[in-house]
Amino acid sequence: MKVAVLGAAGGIGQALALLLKTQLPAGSALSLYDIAPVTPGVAVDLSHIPTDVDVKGFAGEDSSAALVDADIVLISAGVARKPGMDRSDLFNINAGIVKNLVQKCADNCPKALIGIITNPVNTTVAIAAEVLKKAGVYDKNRLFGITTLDVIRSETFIAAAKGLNVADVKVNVIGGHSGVTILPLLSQVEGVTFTDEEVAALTTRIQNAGTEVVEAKAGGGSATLSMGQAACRFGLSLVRGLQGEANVIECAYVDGGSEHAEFFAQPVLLGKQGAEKVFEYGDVSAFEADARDSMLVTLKGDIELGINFVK
Ligand SMILES: NC(=O)C1=CN([C@@H]2O[C@H](COP(=O)(O)OP(=O)(O)OC[C@H]3O[C@@H](n4cnc5c(N)ncnc54)[C@H](O)[C@@H]3O)[C@@H](O)[C@H]2O)C=CC1
Ligand SMILES: O=C([O-])CC(=O)C(=O)O
Repeated sequence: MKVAVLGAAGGIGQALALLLKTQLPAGSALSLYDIAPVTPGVAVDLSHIPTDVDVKGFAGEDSSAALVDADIVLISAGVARKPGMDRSDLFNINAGIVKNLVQKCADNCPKALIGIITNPVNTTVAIAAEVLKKAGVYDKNRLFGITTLDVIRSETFIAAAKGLNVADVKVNVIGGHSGVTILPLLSQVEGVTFTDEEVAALTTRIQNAGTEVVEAKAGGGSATLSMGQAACRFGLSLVRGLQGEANVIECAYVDGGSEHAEFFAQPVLLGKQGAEKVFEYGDVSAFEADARDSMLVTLKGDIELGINFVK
């Protein structure tokens, strides 16, 4: 199994690379690429950790060498938010970065599963799909926007609010990955009930959790460590699916035939072909139905922006 991380010298990339070095199955290869010249050094540093995962690092303008024979590519290359910015403010820089890197994936590892972390995810995934379509290698089952951070935040905040063991809390988060497009389905969480006030407060906290970190870091960037953990969880789920494990299910932002939008985050069964099945997200409360319906203008606009950027 070969996993490539693009943006590997960054805050997310280094945390993710460390977690993968220690958690990928024995015999795996970890391929680190970043435009920053430090990247081969990050690989040397990690290579001293005694696990049976081979690490190589690549720097410079061309990511090709890092991508050959990759089974999975996780992309966190790009710029992060500072206080006062929305994720959409990152579009001008990150759109071009994702477009170029996904073109390299099309050229060097067209069958790889691609997970996009770079913001604005609602738009960068649409960009990735258009690039792959133009290259004639698009397979909707192999492209994912990684929304796992919204899931782990929801699990954490719900457990804390209700005094639950966090390992027992399971929650679907649907929609997209910014502001109102992040919708945790609190009504489906088993063994617990919420008042209307709790639903409103928890939903808002989960939707603004990225901003909570951006403000706390005071100009020093956005979530990197929790995102490294989230991307590792999702990446390892992709690995488990590729290896044929049954019942590997994660929420992800996919082109899964949603009635709501061309890309929509919902539960996905992961397998040997990537997304084997996209599940219905089930019954929702009146509050959630209203939140879902009113996010769609924003979400569809974000997607349109990505499609037009490539066309
Ligand atoms: N999907 C999600 O839930 C989350 C997404 N993010 C996003 O992830 C991205 C990365 O965040 P951080 O790691 O904190 O940023 P960072 O600034 O620490 O790292 C970004 C890395 O990308 C590299 N890079 C820039 N242009 C590149 C190119 N053309 N090719 C290869 N590498 C390039 C930089 O050299 C840097 O090492 C941001 O867009 C951020 O908004 C952040 C948190 C959560
Ligand atoms: O908020 C940001 O800019 C980074 C991000 O996507 C998150 O933490 O959810």
